[in-house]
Amino acid sequence: MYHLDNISQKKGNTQILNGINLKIDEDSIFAILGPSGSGKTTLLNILAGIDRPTGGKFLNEDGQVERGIMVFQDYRLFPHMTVFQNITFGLKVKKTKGSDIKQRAKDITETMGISELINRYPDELSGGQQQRVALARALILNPKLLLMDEPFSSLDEALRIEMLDFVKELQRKFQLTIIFVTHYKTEAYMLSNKVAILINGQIMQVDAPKKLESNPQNFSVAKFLGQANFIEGSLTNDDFVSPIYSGKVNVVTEEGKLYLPFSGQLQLDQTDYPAFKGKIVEKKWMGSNSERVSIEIDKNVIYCDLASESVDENKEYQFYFSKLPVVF
Ligand SMILES: Nc1ncnc2c1ncn2[C@@H]1O[C@H](COP(=O)(O)OP(=O)(O)OP(=O)(O)O)[C@@H](O)[C@H]1O
Repeated sequence: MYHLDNISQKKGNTQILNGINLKIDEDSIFAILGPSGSGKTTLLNILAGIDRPTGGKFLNEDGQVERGIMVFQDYRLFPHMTVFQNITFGLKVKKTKGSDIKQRAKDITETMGISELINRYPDELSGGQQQRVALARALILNPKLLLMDEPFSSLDEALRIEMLDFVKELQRKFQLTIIFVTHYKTEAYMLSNKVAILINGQIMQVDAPKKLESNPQNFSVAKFLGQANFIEGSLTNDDFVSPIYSGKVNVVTEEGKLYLPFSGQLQLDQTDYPAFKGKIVEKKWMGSNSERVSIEIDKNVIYCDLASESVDENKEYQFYFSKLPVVF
């Protein structure tokens, strides 16, 4: 088990990381998911020993300070070196015997499927090939802990999925611990059954993907995961009043209108949870079996996910919540 023990980072007046505590199982993939600017790279730089935190420690099971080997988002291959020279650079620095270097380079290039590229220079490689070389350069050092900073974000969707499968295979083959940082939730969900959400330099929630989707712990997690829904309403004596919910709650204001954020999903089939009648004003297909809909109800609008693709705009329906909606 690796321990991130209260890690903080401050640069100038900016508090970038705020007391990060995490426990990471060995021989597994742990995903850290967060929006751009949330502090993901700052955290990995600390875990790699590239940067020193202003507070806290990164420790291994024995309580010793730990550091991992980094695979960067922009590959960072040496442009004037061939693939072979790039991959073996770290071993040369360690003064490994020439015959060992050759054997290990042969093994790792075969594993990575890049044997035929060893005499090429980085600018003669595609992005996917460059990232394989960058991974080979890290793996040849036999790391126990690999840190991957959005390594596939510049690859196309199909290649990204192929590479994620490959990372899983490598993890099993080398029994690695991998900390994988990304802003794509599908990447995090594909790789790991434990995902930490990092927002504004703080860990907001650590859970299995399904739990994150069904029970985002607060509004910022729900919003980042695209799970935040809104009901339009008004304030009467400090109480938020809307056609389907009223009470003392935290509201958000946008363009002069008041909204109550909540998590939940609607469906057309009857449930035991709250129901209401409304007219679909607009729908947007989200690429799965649901639509993002705006529904007009008593002149107020509710924005929510609907688990159905068979609705028409400007028509009235009876909507049911799939589970009890959670207001934040
Ligand atoms: N040296 C620095 N001085 C001041 N602020 C910094 C410094 N380095 C980073 N930051 C700020 O810290 C925040 C986190 O940056 P970081 O690069 O860690 O985020 P990230 O989650 O990796 O983002 P991205 O996904 O866009 O790479 C940003 O707001 C950034 O502007």
